[in-house]
Amino acid sequence: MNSVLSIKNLKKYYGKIKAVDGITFELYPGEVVGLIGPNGAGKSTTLKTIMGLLRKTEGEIKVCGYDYKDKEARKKLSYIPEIPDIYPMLTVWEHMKFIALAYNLDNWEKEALRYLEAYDLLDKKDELGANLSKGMRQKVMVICGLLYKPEVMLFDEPFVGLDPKAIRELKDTIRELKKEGKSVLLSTHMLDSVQNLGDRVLILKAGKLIYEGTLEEVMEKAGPNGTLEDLFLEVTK
Ligand SMILES: Nc1ncnc2c1ncn2[C@@H]1O[C@H](COP(=O)(O)OP(=O)(O)OP(=O)(O)O)[C@@H](O)[C@H]1O
Repeated sequence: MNSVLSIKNLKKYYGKIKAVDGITFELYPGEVVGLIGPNGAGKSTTLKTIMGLLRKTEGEIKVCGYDYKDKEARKKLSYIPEIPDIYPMLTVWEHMKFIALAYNLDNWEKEALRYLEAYDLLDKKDELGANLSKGMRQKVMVICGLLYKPEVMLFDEPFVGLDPKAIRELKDTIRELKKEGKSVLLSTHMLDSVQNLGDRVLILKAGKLIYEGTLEEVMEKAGPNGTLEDLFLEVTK
């Protein structure tokens, strides 16, 4: 099976700081992969570099076989940042319209309404971005990221700041994406969510990939009654 995301020897240095220091991994269709690691391990930098928001120092990034800077690659990727960054002077609905225009979407309205309802945002449809709470902004970003049906979704700490119902909704959304054969790279400190949703785990520390394994391998390594948290603490100590 061809990978939808292929990262080879990726490096991102900020001056002397080796935030990402030569990591290699692939993501396959229908996979949910947890990208975990201690604070400062390089998770956000990895995601931002894949998105082209930061210039890589070295390495190769391919999305569905295209170089990550190619227009085709951009259509197949979406990224939900840790800090939601939406347009203050556009309404929630205008954000969706903007995405529909940018990605040439037809008949997107019904789906947008379905997501707004699922994420309890229907009553904020005509509210300006500036007037939304942090969690609401995050939900708008999630919906915008879903609307154009990318092959790979990159989530940076998606559960922080969401209310319990929205967390449940987002977990269901990730499961739906997986069923549709889409792939998710999930960077989070919430290890139980990776244990519940993930197929595979990548553990980063100081810019290096120090562990890679399927959830089954993780559970085997963690031993009886062991958890991903146990393995994480063991390999990162
Ligand atoms: N803009 C920047 N300039 C210089 N150094 C940076 C910058 N952004 C991040 N770093 C450094 O790069 C390293 C990786 O940071 P990054 O934010 O990618 O880690 P992270 O794994 O996402 O951490 P956290 O779990 O705390 O969010 C850290 O040493 C951090 O101090």
